Amino acid sequence: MNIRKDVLPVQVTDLTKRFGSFTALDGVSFTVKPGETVALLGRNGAGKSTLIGCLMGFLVPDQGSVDLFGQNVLDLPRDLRARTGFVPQTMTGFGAFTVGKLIDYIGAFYGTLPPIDPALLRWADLDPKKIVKSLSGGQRQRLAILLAMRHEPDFLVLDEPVASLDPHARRDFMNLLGDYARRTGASVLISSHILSDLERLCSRLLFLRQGQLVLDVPTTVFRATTRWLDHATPHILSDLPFQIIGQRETGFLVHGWSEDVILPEGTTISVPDFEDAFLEITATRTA
Ligand SMILES: Nc1ncnc2c1ncn2[C@@H]1O[C@H](COP(=O)(O)OP(=O)(O)OP(=O)(O)O)[C@@H](O)[C@H]1O
Repeated sequence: MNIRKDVLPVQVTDLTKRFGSFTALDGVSFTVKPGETVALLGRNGAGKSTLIGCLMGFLVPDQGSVDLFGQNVLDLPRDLRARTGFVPQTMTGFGAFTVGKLIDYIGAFYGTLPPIDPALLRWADLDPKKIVKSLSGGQRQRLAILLAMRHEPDFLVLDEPVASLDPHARRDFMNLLGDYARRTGASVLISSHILSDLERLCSRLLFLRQGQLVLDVPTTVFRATTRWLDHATPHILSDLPFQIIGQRETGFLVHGWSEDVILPEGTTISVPDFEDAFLEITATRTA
């Protein structure tokens, strides 16, 4: 299948999803370009899995739309759907299959496939004769990843894929994922609470807070322009031409900082730790 490279793999427009009277996603818009690795960040309940459900077409939006490869995900033709891959938070079902039989069974849906990437097989380290229901949580997670990646999708979505992996498997997987994206030019969207992994792997960061996309930024720009600005009288910093994304008693966490902007005398500038920045950006404040 030839995917037109000038078509955006993902275009999300004004996406809103409600469960009863509760709004889980509120007017979310963003795009993913070919080859981008995008981190989906947010606290528990921020709406990450709901967004992923809408991206994959499992959930129907109340408003707005999701286009994959230029077509609405809810009417995605089979050949385009086959260019996507999805790793769920937990893999359920298929308990009676052996690992080998399940890999063949799922693979058959994609027609004739080349042999599985040896690096992926080595990393998954699964015994093909084992029964799926006898796998440990981490082994099951590796199987879910193998099944989602074996057909080399152009758009791979991973919903907290490393939660049950040990640190070795996790580190190796993040390297494998980076290699995969570079080798194939695929786009990847991944949610995880392991912030250091995301900061290392991803070229773009999406921060969700209470269903709203509060920041969408390339990782390099985030690193270069996110700063703590502190001052003995902090309120004099609030009119600066930067986006305020957090605050503390002595000052503000800002995005869009540039050394070209002259700051009030006595301002201290410091680089935030990624976890501190995450905590600020995703904090729920009552006004
Ligand atoms: N089917 C549903 N019915 C009602 N509420 C739901 C449903 N699915 C999700 N929600 C609510 O929507 C909000 C967002 O849930 P979601 O699972 O998307 O969060 P998340 O960011 O993935 O969280 P976590 O980090 O804990 O996985 C939560 O408040 C959740 O309770």
